[in-house]
Amino acid sequence: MCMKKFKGINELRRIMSFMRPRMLKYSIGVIGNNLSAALGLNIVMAFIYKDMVNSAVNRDITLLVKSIIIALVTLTIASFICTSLTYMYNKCIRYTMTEIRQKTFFHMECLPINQFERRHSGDTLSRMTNDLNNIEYIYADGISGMLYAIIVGVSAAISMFALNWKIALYTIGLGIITFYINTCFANSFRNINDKIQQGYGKMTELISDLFSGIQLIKLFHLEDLILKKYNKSNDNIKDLIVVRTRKYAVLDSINSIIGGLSFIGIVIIGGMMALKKNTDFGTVMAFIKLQGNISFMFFQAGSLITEFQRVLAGASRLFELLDEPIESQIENMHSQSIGSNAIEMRNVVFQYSSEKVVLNNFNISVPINQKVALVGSSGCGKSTIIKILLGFYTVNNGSIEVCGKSINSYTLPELRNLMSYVPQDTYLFDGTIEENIRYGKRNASQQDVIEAAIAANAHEFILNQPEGYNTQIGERGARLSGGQRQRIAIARAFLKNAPILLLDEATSSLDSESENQVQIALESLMRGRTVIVIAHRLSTIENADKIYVVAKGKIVECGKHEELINNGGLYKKLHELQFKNIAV
Ligand SMILES: Nc1ncnc2c1ncn2[C@@H]1O[C@H](COP(=O)(O)OP(=O)(O)OP(=O)(O)O)[C@@H](O)[C@H]1O
Repeated sequence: MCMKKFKGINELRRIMSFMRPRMLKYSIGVIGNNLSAALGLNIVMAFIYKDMVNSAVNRDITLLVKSIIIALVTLTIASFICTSLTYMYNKCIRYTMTEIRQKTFFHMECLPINQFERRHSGDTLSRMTNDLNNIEYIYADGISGMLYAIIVGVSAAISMFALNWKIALYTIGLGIITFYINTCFANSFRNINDKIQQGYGKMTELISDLFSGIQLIKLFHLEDLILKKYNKSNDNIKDLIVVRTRKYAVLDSINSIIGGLSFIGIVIIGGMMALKKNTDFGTVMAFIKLQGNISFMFFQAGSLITEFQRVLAGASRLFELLDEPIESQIENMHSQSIGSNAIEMRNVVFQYSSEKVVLNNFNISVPINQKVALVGSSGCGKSTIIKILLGFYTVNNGSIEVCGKSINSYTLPELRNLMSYVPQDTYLFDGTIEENIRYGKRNASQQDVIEAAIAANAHEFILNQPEGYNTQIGERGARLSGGQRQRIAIARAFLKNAPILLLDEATSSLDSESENQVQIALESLMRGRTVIVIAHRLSTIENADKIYVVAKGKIVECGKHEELINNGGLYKKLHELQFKNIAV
């Protein structure tokens, strides 16, 4: 049987669960509105129709006036009720959709970093916009349309049985066939809609790549290649929609043929009855109207099920996001201190996925207020250490202490409050310079913001901007130079004033003037704090209290700059390599 494996029932249940807080109002609105529309504007009208035809046939003016008055009163009352109740349930829909958006956004904020790395931002964007917005269809047209069809159809069927049960059986029989055929198509529509929604997700990925990589596209003349990918994705959606349209066309023709058969049958049966004087002409007209309503119910219910499948395909993609587990931290029962260092990592083992161990029995100690540098070749695991300390990932084995306590004994906000992180590629939000600095401490006074900017060597360039601290910096701070963005990030860290500073040096991408400005700001930020710096230029860490050299996820050397040079190991090699590159 086609109905036995109706896909999407769980998604439908879940969509309705969002409406729970205002279910009563929504139900009254939808049911009341459809009852008055279906009964007032349809069924009563069928009977009035009958009286009007009979009054014309029998030249009965009193019956005509009576039916006109009833029609006017019914129409006025039903329209008034419908408008008020439509407003009522639409308000419920607005509030519920707003809540779903809030919930989704908040959930995304709470997801661990690796979930963001797993999926393309374009695809996520498509789920959070297209797929989410489509849910509104269920609340508005879907449920309401289905209810309207059922009320109109059932009340028409009852009225028809009251008038003539044989005609009623004939019409309902054909209606059931229509409904059955429509539901047979439902799962195949769902499968195709799943593919179309995935296709839209892929297309949004390509659009998002166009924005993020436009410079690269132009630089390497990738226009053709990217366009080809876009066209492929676009064509794929077109092909799927053509297939869906073809199926719709087949279904529509079947529906129309059955609708036609139903109508012709009524005309023949009703006409013969009228000729044999078994019924009056008005009743035959009422039959025709009621038959339309019954056919409408089965047709509408069937086509709504296929339309539901389009929306539910998107909803299931949204629910996939909402079902991803949020960032969590397992409370460590043995959080007793094992040292007085600001940071201590012991025998840490970590891997992103099952294939490759990134940190393998990794050990470092960072005493309070000391500056420790991590060096090593690309991909050896330096940034991973920072991500672990920030609580973005949990380790597979070993222990980590921060300020004398196990990392697991902190909540994530507590842990992150202890640290400022200045990454290589600073992210700035669209907004003003002041807003961007203030993210370091949201309740900071304007004076605090200015002082942080002065300390970060940024005050002067900020004052030279068209609107000073109120200057809009554009998406990702596009209207600022790399060095300026970096100094705003440093000002943010000053304002946060955390005792531990994690620094991923970004000096390599800056010119010497900018590098100098940023270096001055960083030196000042590092003063009086515990610092872990990932050094890309070894010249900047010659004065570090300790340098750890990382290779293959392990510490292979450690000491001060001179000691490591004298040891003649990996550090010396890296140093010579860099020196040679600069000399060239
Ligand atoms: N999100 C991730 N998922 C899976 N593997 C990752 C992820 N991030 C990094 N890696 C892998 O982990 C290893 C260490 O990467 P990491 O970014 O820590 O290196 P790094 O020393 O900071 O390199 P670089 O100096 O080039 O920035 C690399 O082999 C990298 O491919």
